[in-house]
Amino acid sequence: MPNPPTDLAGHNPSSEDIGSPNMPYARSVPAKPQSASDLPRPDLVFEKLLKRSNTDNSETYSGGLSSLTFAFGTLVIHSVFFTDRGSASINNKTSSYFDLAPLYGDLPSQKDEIRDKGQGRGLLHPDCFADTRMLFLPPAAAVLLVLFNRNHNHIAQELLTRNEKGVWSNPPPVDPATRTKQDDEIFENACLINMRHFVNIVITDYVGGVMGMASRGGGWPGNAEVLHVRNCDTSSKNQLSVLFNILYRWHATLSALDTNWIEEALERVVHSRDWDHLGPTDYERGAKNAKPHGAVKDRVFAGLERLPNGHFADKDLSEILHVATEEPAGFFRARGTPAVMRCVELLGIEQARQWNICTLNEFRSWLGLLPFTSFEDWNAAPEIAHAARELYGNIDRLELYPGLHAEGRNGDGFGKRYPLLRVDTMRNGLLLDAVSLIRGDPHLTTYFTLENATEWGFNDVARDHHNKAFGGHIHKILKRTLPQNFPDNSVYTWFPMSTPAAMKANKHLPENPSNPWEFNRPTTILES
Ligand code: HEM
Repeated sequence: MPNPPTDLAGHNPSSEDIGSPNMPYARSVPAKPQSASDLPRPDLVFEKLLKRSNTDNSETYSGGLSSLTFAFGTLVIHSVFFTDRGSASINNKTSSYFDLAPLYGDLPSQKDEIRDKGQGRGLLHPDCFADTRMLFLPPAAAVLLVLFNRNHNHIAQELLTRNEKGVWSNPPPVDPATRTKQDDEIFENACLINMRHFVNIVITDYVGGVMGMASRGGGWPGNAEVLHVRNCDTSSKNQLSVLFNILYRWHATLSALDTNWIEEALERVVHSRDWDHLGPTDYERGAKNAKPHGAVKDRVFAGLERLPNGHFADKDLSEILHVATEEPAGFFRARGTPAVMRCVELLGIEQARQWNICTLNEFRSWLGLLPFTSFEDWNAAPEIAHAARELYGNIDRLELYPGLHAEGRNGDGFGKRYPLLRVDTMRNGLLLDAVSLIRGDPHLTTYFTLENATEWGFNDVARDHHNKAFGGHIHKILKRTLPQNFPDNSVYTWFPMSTPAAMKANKHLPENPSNPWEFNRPTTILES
């Protein structure tokens, strides 16, 4: 069903392919043509506005968010962005839906590789995922995908065992055609339920955390009415825009540990640590050297080995997640992007120029925010405002890319109306986009029927607004897929997107006298 289903593609006859893979990105804000010669050199923009300074202490910025937050974030963005830079038109190789494409893939051939079709049970091969990009990110992201693989298989097994409609056979039919049909049906239904778990985490633990509500456990932002100021269609489909592709390049959020990881990974493929001089061509060279090998189901990452049954050891996966939970994330800020990301950032700045996207102030106007009237209005730090003025001269010329990623952290006029969310351009954009994507996704409405998701599936994804995590959802996946390593009284289980240190200091954490909170790293309950 994901990516989207064939029948979904016909849902709105006026826009048949909207949201499908291999479509051009949309453009939400028209831009006036700008000549690249009028713009500052990308390397200067990076150097003066974006590059993390040596004295920067990233952990002071994120308000207790853990690096696992942004490992999950990479699943979110890789679900909806896969720019084909080789294409003359602006192609997005993946769909515009939170459909777990990094797990399932977009193309039928990718799905064929990850599915264990022969069993007729709708299963995936154990502990693998389709998107090779995830192999080149810090390993917590790959581990989270492995957990969604396990969750898929758990769901598929439940669907077949319960067989609510009584149309499947267990053991599966011997006749090849009937067996294939059964396998496809269970697979599609399990995908739909798995996606819903993913989206539940997006709208609770993740967006809530990024919006600055981590100390209360996140939750769907209470002021979603801000979205009524802009078109936020609840009925049709999604088409991602170039602007949000630029907005989500959250490389300033990388933790110190993630930064070390990517430094070592890049050094292995480009044989240099001269980050200040590595550019897009070095990145291309490195990407060629980093091609993954072997069948999807056999691939490994982070030096892990597969057990004879094809799984990774639970304790190995858990350790990676526990470490990512302990590691403080960075956050959006000027001069916060690690130097090692220079080559990727230059690509991003150049990409934005090729797309001829709007300026920061044009984007703000489109969002319903007052345009900034000075560089100080945009970033109150004198050295940042001064550097931007030297590069751009006039605040109305400030490009969207550095405008978003080097913006200060004070709210503007819109922020005053909604002070609790400390809304700035980034958070307004994020909130608008996330809510639109979810409201406009038929997988979560039109297609999430009893027929497709089953009664068990409906109950399985139901959110518990009063649980220990203030309505968060990620604990459900952790406890289900790594039951020995995520105990019920651990903050690692219920609040993995906040560091244990932040949770210990959190005055809002409800007391639990019968089973007191444990803030230390969980030890394996039983050897897995
Ligand atoms: C160490 C961690 C990370 C590494 C090594 C990394 C690396 C990269 C690379 C190599 C690209 C492709 C550049 C290009 O082809 O033009 C990219 C693009 C991107 N990154 Fe990251 N990234 C990391 C973390 C993140 C995080 C945490 C986020 C946001 C949550 C993020 C958001 C994006 C987005 C939105 C794009 C554009 C994707 C596309 O257009 O297909 N990245 N990143």
